Amino acid sequence: MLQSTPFDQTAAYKKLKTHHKTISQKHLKDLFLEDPDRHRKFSIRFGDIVLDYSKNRITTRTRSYLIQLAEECGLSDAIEQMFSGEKINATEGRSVLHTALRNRSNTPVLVDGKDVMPDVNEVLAKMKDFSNKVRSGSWKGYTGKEITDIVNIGIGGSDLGPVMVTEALKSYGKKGLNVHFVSNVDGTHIAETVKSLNPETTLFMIASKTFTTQETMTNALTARGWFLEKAGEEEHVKKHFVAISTNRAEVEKFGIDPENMFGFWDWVGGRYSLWSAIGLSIACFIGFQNFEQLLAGAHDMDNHFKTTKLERNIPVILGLLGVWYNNFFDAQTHAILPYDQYLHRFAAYFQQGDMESNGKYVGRNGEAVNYQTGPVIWGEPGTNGQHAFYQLIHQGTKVIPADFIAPAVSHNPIGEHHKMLLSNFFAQTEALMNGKTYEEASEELKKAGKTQEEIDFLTPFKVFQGNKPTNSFLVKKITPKVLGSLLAMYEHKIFVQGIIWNIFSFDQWGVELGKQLANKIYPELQNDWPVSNHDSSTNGLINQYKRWR
Ligand SMILES: O=P(O)(O)OC[C@H]1O[C@@H](O)[C@@H](O)[C@@H](O)[C@@H]1O
Repeated sequence: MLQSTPFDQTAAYKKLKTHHKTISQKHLKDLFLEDPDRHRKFSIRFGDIVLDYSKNRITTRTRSYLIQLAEECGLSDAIEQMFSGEKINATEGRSVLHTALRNRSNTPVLVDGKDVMPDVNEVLAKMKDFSNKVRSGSWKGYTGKEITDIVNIGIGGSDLGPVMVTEALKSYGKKGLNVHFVSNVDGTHIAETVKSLNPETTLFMIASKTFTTQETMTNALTARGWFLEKAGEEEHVKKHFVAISTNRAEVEKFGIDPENMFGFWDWVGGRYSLWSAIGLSIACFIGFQNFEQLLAGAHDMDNHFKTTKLERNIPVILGLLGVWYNNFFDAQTHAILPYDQYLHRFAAYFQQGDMESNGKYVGRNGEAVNYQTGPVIWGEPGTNGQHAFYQLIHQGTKVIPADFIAPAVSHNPIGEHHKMLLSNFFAQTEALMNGKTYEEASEELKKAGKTQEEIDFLTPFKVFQGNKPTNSFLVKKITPKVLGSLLAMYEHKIFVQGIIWNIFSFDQWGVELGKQLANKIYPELQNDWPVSNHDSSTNGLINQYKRWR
């Protein structure tokens, strides 16, 4: 479990430190001139996905030191431990088995000596049956009408995955069946969502691993009230409310028929749960067969991660590149930039995936680490990002490693759109790598007819230093299977980094303090008396709120 040698005291770390001095002096452009074979050397094909990582500030030597680092940090054993159900989520005493949820081979996976696969398959069968009924119209609302709208009520891991996947696979969605997502405790979210809905044809999915999350329970109660206002009878609730949870007792307490409960288990982390019953809204929207394809794509990536040697292992390479920039180039962030409108929630999804997993300063030995851990993840789809924040990536002062993702084939091949989109995808990584020299910039100005004075003034602003690292993922098409593989790929990348940094990636204690304090403040907001028990800032803000409301 614990690393024998901390990450920053390994032999590989020391080598990388020295090596970094050489590499940081080199321009990516020169690395390409020195070795025209970089694309072949630094790309990996995985089914319908090609990863080209040649536009990174690395040589084959960097890669071999990074692989050595992974070996010294015990990565191969750690992978084995995760897949075999060891309780690697030590602070919660749990196994980490989202891989079992998509274990299409059905080989036994043991938790405390018990094979979890029969339970996994039982829930999948229930999801299949239910989604088929909803899609075929045989599941009827209380007035005998078909379901036209599904509202998933959940937050964090019980929301972000289904939102992202139903958006990403919208073109596979059933016509006439709409999915909506309510997460924020801000009443606006539920109010705006139900505004246009008819209770007779609306199905609520209350998705919460714990079934105690304040936001979700509050929204669920409001939804129930809205429904009963029209439906009247309590008994109608069972046709319009299902629960997805690990907590049967709380589900029953809420008044949802246990028949309508879809279970999962404590060994599924919230942010890794879209593969479980939490994916029910996905299965209903895109159909169970497509949901199975999503699982199959993830399973393929799991096998790749488990069995491929580190040097050709996509999540391992991605994880190590991230460590290279994070810990040697002092990069603070990592951008995810999909050139696909359907993937517009992809970066937001991995904000939780990555930042809740690796945003930790305490090492596995309980002591503060003295190096940087998880990066800030951010991003928006291209080309929108180009017209917003790429300025900073191209000419800012920060190192921003970025992942570019694009499909070769569009679901909407209209006119020249896709060729234009892809020309931007290819152009950006090329521009980020090569930049534009002073000479090139001034030559351009000259050609544009500028005077020498203008050229001298303007040229510095037109220079692009280049040397900006990127990964390119070119996929054939965003199908359920390809998406499943991409998601599992990033999940495992996060795992790799957690192992290197020697932190526990599968707990999330950092979300608790704010919740605790909100629970303390909530009763204080019940009356108009000024408060004085907090610091002056918090008191001041609460009291101003009380004056204004
Ligand atoms: O699914 P439930 O239990 O409602 O939790 C929803 C979310 O809550 C947050 O506080 C985090 O812990 C997330 O990891 C989790 O996904």
